[in-house]
Amino acid sequence: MSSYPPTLPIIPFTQPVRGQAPLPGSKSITNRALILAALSPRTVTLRGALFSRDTRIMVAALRALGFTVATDEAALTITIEGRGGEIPVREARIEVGNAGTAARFLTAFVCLRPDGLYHFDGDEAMRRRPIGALLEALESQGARASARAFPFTLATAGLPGGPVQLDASESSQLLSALLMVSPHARTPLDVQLKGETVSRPFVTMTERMIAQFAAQPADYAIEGDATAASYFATLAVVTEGGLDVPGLNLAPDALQGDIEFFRLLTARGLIRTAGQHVAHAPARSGVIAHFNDFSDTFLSLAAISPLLDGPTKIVGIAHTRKQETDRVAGMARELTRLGQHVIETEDALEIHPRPLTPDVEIETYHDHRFAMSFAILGCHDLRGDGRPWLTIKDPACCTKTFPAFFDLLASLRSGSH
Ligand SMILES: O=C(O)C1=C[C@@H](OP(=O)(O)O)[C@@H](O)[C@H](O)C1
Ligand SMILES: C=C(OP(=O)(O)O)C(=O)O
Repeated sequence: MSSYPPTLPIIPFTQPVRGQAPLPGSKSITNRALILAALSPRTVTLRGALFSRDTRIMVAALRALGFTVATDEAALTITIEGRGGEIPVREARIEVGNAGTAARFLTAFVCLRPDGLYHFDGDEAMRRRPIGALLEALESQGARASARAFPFTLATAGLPGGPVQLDASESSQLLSALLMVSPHARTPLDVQLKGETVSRPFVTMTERMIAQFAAQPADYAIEGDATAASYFATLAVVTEGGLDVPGLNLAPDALQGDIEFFRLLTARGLIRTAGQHVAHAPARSGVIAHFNDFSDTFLSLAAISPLLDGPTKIVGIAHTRKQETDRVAGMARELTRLGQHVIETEDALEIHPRPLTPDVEIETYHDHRFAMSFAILGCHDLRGDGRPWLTIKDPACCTKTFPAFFDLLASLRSGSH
């Protein structure tokens, strides 16, 4: 969609979905690869990269820091001249928007410069997201931050390395940020964790990508985005169809922990997969599951829970209250407006299906995942006549990670009818 309307009524599918939904590149892998390529001693070309608001923010920040970055959106490539741990520009303004990866990874990254001065800011929502624990860890290494939240100015002093304490109980990205710069500190960092780290598979992704980049590749291929893929799994369930999802990597060695969503829905009998084909399966019972390891996908399930038989219970999601928005509260509010009975606790949501209330405008709270997950619910033909019954406010927020989402949904709909 080249220009997005302020609100978008979702036209239901009157036929089961079929066709192809090619995935955009993974946001998490693209933004890690950009940092790791910048740290590499050579030039690296990323292939199958994501072009979205979050990755453009990362590219713009690296350019502001003096890196040469060439993008080719048609070819989905980004070429970056690595500087082996050097940060070329001494003073820069870094705008992180609402990209958690850019915010955390860049904050640690600039600290490699022994004499830098970097002015960070982000969207209104970013000013409430956790960064203080990372700044504390970096200060223990000699950096000085003007505040414990965005906006702040960071005076950097290089990283001596050695023991550093970190609390990653609000976001694993704080830990990933330190791990990626660690090999470039004067001695490696020895991160001592305080509290329980959330979203652990993202830390494993970081460790595996650091190992991959240690081999100094000239080319690096980015997997399709597994979180984005979750919307096509739920679309198959909602429309009782099946589709090909090129770019989906369900192999056990996939880098993205969010493929666990596919294992969960398969185990509960809601979908079946064969290679990159995803189809609905006959079961319709509600799902009870712990989502801490793959919490970006909890919204995909919660949004379609009104169509399942029996309650859905999603546990382990307290940390998502500090993401793009308070996702637990926002989900509870929108599902309640749709007529559902929702029990919200600090760490969990329990949704008891009730008849859906039509003609609701879904509030998306500047959160791409609200827009995309509720759009899939709207694909359900509630009245049986193909007329829209659910409207998404601010559909443009999907550009954070998946600019083509609504176009792809429209082409799947026309291709299925
Ligand atoms: O490291 C990453 O790429 C991410 C880690 C997770 O965040 P938290 O660690 O903040 O939960 C996840 O929700 C986010 O979309 C991407
Ligand atoms: C939590 C998310 O993003 P971020 O990278 O900004 O943390 C997300 O994409 O769901």
